[in-house]
Amino acid sequence: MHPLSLRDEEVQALGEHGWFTREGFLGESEARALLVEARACVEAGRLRPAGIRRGADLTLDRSTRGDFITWVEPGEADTAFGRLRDTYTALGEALSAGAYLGLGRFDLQLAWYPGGGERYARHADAFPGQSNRRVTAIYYLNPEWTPEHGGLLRLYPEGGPVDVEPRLDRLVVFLSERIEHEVLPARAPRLALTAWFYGRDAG
Ligand SMILES: O=C(O)CCC(=O)C(=O)O
Ligand SMILES: [Fe+2]
Repeated sequence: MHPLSLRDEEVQALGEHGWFTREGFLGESEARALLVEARACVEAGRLRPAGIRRGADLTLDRSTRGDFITWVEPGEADTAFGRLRDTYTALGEALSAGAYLGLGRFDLQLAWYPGGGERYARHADAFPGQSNRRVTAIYYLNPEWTPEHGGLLRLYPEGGPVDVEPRLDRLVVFLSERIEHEVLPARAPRLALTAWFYGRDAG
């Protein structure tokens, strides 16, 4: 696994604004290898409609959240998914060392929006005070993205909304408790691999 270091401006942006993006995170050929594996999962029917958690209940409300997901488990070392797990492990370590975030394990999810206008309404990935998700890292796999395809990630930091185009090989990292966000309607297939890092004390 190659070491991963955060740039000063990334650490600074995370502290000050709660988010940063990095272009060319893995490079084109690794991004395309991930895209092949992600598409194969979709075509094999591995993905399921995503639900929304309300208290203890998981409900399906497709107008609020229209993506399809699967969890990517450890143990696929010689695959692009396995290499991405290693890279996210290194990212968690770099965030802990550079930004004092004290991160432990993470969950990894593949999400697919078919492209018929599905969205994910504004939400936070974690709620302040609970020891749960601390950092969200999303890696996009959409090689021919254009503005007509929609599916922008809209972040709501203090100071007003920011849109992130879900382009191939782009990483976005934000603080799960602090940054609300939404996915605007996707008008073309949209793929992303998201890691949620838990605090070290989360078990
Ligand atoms: O794919 C994205 O850009 C964000 C998805 C999201 O907010 C989530 O799965 O919690
Ligand atoms: Fe989210």
